[in-house]
Amino acid sequence: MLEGIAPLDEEAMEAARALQARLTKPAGSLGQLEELSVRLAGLAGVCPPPLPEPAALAVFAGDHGVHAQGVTPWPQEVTAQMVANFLAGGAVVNAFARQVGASVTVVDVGVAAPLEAADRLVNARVRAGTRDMAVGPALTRDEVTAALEAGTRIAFRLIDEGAGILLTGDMGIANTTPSAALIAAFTGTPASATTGRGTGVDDDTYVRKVAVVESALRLHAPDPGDPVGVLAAVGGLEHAALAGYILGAASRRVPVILDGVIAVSAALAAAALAPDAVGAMVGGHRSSEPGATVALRHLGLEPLIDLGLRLGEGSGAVLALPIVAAAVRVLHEVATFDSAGVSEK
Ligand SMILES: Cc1cc2ncn([C@H]3O[C@H](COP(=O)(O)O)[C@@H](O)[C@H]3O)c2cc1C
Ligand SMILES: O=C(O)c1cccnc1
Repeated sequence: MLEGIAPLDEEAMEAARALQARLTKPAGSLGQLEELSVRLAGLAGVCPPPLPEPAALAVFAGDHGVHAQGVTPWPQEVTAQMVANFLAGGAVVNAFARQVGASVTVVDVGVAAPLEAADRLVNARVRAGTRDMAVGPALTRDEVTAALEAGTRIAFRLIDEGAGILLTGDMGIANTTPSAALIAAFTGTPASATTGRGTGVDDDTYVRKVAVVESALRLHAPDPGDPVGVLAAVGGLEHAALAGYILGAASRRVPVILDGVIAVSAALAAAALAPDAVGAMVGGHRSSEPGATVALRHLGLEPLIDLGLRLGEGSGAVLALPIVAAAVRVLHEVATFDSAGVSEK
């Protein structure tokens, strides 16, 4: 599964840096986009790298036993109801995806309620939701492996169908709680700094949520050197599948735009399994969930946009897509000082 996950190609990056320096603009004037274009050249092993199109987004859906601890005001059945909404094209991520021409595939990796079969719904259910991490491990190691493999399989399928870039999406009521636990476990940050208000919990629920994350970390003492063990103790099925999806993209050397706190917590697991996978990751946006910033910093990723979003579904990743495409298009289309006859300073 990890075949092909290797460092960025230095020669292609050097070529991209040299090309950036010859384009008709002051050096460095495209800020973060220049470094991004260099990284994408390194990932593709060629300068310029291919335009990142078409774009394919997968929404991984799963439920959470820790819902029983009262960490979110929303009933669990909203996960399945939102899956139906994604399939009908009525969710925010569908509107955003239409805006940029990205496809949306929905993957049931662990929804608790029954779902009706539908086009663009992939049934990869490992189990009907996780166990309650406040009481015991959320998953077995075998269940984590099955979800990782499901995520990788989806990435390979989308790439085989022609996708030039993948985007992460998630749906799972209560999933900001395991996200906070994963970020704390992988970065060694206290739960109070990685836990946020998710869908917008009130003060009492927030205090309880932090306590639930803290006590789960005490109970399991997850070892960040054992990423499968961390996912089993305090993760979710969509987190494991997202980690596998990211690794799948990295192994095919296709960029993957990360969405919010759920995606970046899964990205920490992917990076712990294969550190070079970070080369394929693009930080789409800075979620207002505090754990997202902790995770992005740990991964060394600077997010492209910061709009105060805290939705998930892949919404922030989709909004970042045109910026990623523009960064690459510059290398394809902008004239050089020589070719355009523009004087240098
Ligand atoms: C209607 C609705 C649509 C959503 N779309 C994404 N989420 C987001 O919110 C949930 C996580 O927040 P918490 O941990 O506080 O439950 C996830 O399902 C996430 O994808 C939604 C949540 C709701 C309610
Ligand atoms: O950062 C996210 O993606 C997020 C934040 C709150 C709720 N759901 C998702």
